[in-house]
Amino acid sequence: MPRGKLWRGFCAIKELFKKSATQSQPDSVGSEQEPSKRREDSRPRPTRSPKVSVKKQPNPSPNSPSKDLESDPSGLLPPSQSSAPDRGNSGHASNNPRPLGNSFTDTLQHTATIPFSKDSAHNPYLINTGQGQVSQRVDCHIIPVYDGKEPREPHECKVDWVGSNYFPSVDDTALHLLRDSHNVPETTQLYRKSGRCRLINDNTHQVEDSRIVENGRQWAEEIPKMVAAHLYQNIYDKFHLEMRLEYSALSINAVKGERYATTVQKVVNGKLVTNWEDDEYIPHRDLDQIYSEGTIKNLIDTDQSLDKLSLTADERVEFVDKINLNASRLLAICIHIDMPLACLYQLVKKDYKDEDLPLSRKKQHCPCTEYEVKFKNFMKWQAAFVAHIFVNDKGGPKHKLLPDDVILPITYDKKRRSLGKGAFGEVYKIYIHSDHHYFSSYRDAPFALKRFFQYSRTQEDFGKEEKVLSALAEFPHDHITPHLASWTQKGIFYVLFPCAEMNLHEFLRMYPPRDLDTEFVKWLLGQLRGLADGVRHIHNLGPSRLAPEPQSLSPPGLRVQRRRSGYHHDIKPKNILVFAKDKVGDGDTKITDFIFKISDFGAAKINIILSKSGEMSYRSEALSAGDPAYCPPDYNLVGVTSRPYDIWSLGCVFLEVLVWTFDLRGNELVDTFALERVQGSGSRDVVGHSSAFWHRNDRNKIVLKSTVVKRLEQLRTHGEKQVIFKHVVRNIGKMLTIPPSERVTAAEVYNVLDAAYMQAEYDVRKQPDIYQQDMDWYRQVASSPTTVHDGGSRRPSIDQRSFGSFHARENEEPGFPQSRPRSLSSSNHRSGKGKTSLERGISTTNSDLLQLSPVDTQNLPPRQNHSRSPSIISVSHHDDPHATEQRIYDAAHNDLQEPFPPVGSHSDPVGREDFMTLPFLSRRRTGDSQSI
Ligand SMILES: Nc1ncnc2c1ncn2[C@@H]1O[C@H](COP(=O)(O)OP(=O)(O)OP(=O)(O)O)[C@@H](O)[C@H]1O
Repeated sequence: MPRGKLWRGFCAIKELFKKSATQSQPDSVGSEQEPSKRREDSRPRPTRSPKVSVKKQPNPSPNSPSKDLESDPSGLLPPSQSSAPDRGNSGHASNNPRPLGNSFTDTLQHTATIPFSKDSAHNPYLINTGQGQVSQRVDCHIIPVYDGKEPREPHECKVDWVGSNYFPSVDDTALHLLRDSHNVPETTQLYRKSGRCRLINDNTHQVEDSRIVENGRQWAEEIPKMVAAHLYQNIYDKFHLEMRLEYSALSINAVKGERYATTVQKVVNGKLVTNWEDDEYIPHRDLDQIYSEGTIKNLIDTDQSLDKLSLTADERVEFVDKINLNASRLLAICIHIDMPLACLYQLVKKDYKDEDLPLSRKKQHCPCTEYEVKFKNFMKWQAAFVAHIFVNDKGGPKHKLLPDDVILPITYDKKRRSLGKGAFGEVYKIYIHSDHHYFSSYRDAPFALKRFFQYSRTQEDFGKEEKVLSALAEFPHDHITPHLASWTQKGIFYVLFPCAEMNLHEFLRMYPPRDLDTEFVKWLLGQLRGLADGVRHIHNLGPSRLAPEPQSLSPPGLRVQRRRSGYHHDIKPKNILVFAKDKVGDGDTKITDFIFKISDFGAAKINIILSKSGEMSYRSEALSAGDPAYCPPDYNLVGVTSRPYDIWSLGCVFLEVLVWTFDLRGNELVDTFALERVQGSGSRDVVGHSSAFWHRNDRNKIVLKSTVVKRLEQLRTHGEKQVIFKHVVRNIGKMLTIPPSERVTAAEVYNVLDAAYMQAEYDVRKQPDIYQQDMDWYRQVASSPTTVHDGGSRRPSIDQRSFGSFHARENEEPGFPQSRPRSLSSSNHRSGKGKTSLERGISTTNSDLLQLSPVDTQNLPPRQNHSRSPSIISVSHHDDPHATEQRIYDAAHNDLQEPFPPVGSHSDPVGREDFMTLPFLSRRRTGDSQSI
């Protein structure tokens, strides 16, 4: 869902919310519990002010030192009660209904009568949208965590999701629950280490959203967004929020006869953590907690060296204030190394602050000669107090050059340190201390860290990958692995990613395929569609050929045009990572909980090609070093390679996924398909291409290997009774077109899969087990735009061509694993009457046969010239942010030949709305096949 739309929708609610009449403030958290729950919960209720009003927030527990977090200097907290937006005055729907439209508020109006929560009928806390009501009180489960221990059952209550800041109440409740369940004495200070809010759909039991919510400001910002997003998408589904708050304990108890500074030192030592390089550091939240205002004052008051300075009372107060404000880290280091605070006083006087840490070793910083020896210790320990904090840079991660002595709060995963090695580096499973990153609401989640090898070309290799990742970070995509950070330290390059469960290569070997039930079919098509969209996204990065960059960007005097083309060039199962969706509970992850994401942009390029005007081609200059098995014959055919390269590789991946889906692998332990490709290589094969999907046959022609054609045929047989799969298989055939210029584009692949997905949604709605049964009915409701354009003059798809040619010439290899149709009653047998387009394609006309022939390297067909129909394309310009998102209409000004249609648009003049309404049935009646 577009974020803008969502936000506009949410703003609409707020706007309406403001207009409604006022109503009383809700009681404290849990006040609206159902009676049964109230009875069950016999634990003592947390002591809190009886009315939690927005104006006067309840005081968090006296021991909760989170005042700083609660304060809202940004002013983002909702206004106080007096200025709070008006609420619905009556809690009843308005008698003044407006006609339904498309807006978010209309959607809400539409659902006004739907019980939003069990008690909404009697709920006075309803947001009056003008036409209907939505409850502002939602169910919330509070899970307080202490020492890594969670309660067996969450505490259930109700919270206000819009208009008032409930965070202090939630925090207060969690703290009281903790003290009760863990018997934490009142003298022990509990403080919040992290907070996470998940929105869980009660109907689907899926986690819809998960965000960091650990203070009032984040509550006010994030909770309304989460709830509004849910309402916008699933207004009929009940949901609840789950607040997980993690706490730690701290007590600085003065010991008789011990210096206060020594007591504080001991507390700090107890919190020290060791990182991956055996360096010790103190997590920054612990440090903040220890060095509270009280501790700072006590330390200064009890330091004897300051007495010698004969400070006035005002000077002392000023010193304490400065330390509180911006020098608590400097104080902490001094206390840790037993440095007299008189030295710190001089440092602060010279305007040293925490932000200057770590102090450079090149400069002499010590302000007093008598402390120079001790100051060496200061320099040694300073890094432990300012371990690196990973933050989310605005506009995507920015590469950082970290000084050698900066401590990274990283630890290796004990079980599986290395996730694998690539050509450029090794990938490790690591953890970042939860106080030191904001990358995920799961603070303890693992990450994958790629450490580049050190050799002469490292900088170049890293720079290339980093550049592509940065370009992608500006435009994130659900099916592309994002990078979270990158840095260089001690001459080594690092890139940080979220950690996947495995890669697709491992997944296909580890998981047996499932029956083609509703959930699985939709998941499978969703993943294939997502990957196609990911490739389309990469290909879209950079101005299209139709959009020459402004002339001013070219070097003056040079008739040069700069263009970009994005490509990946190393798509293969090992470079598609499999991530697990966030789930409720600890059960096993189901296949359908996995998400496929493209990764490894080592060979990719958001390429700027400089060429003489008019000399542009759709290709880059040289062959990338992709995996030979998934490499197309392009370079051998035309000596160059570009975006069609990715389509071929993706076609190979899709074929492997479908071979797995229909269990055509033969033997699960050995990759039979890969083995057959090696065995089926022609004598003229280029070394290293033996497991590729193509080869040069005895007549020196580049063709698909017969095992590939055989698999496509087997899949086609399966697809006969499960029509959407027929389309998917045909699509793969088109992706494996030998001449690159005739290969389908990523947009076209996406369209076919999108239509297949829509069709599947329709099919399973009509008959949930449709793909496990022989189909006794079929009505096609969705098809990609290209089908429409086919009309009567469509040319045969590549599967027809390759099947035709291979049937005629290369059907000689025996020993393919027997296909096992799923739940199909020997569907492979068909009479001539029920022939498919594929079969008809085999005995086709002469002109078709011309295209059916495998490609003759010496006699390549001319490149296809696509029509230049009007199209809207988006241009991304990463060197010049001002030019980003420039929209260019029409190709009218473009004098260049367009070898393939602009990505994301169709050369087909028929729009998407039209194709949905076209009479497919009548075409079926005429017996016309529906090749895509
Ligand atoms: N984010 C990640 N989570 C989990 N595993 C990963 C992640 N990124 C990479 N890996 C694994 O680490 C291994 C090495 O990855 P890398 O991208 O460096 O090289 P590669 O793709 O195997 O080889 P090459 O870069 O030479 O093509 C791969 O097996 C990959 O599955």
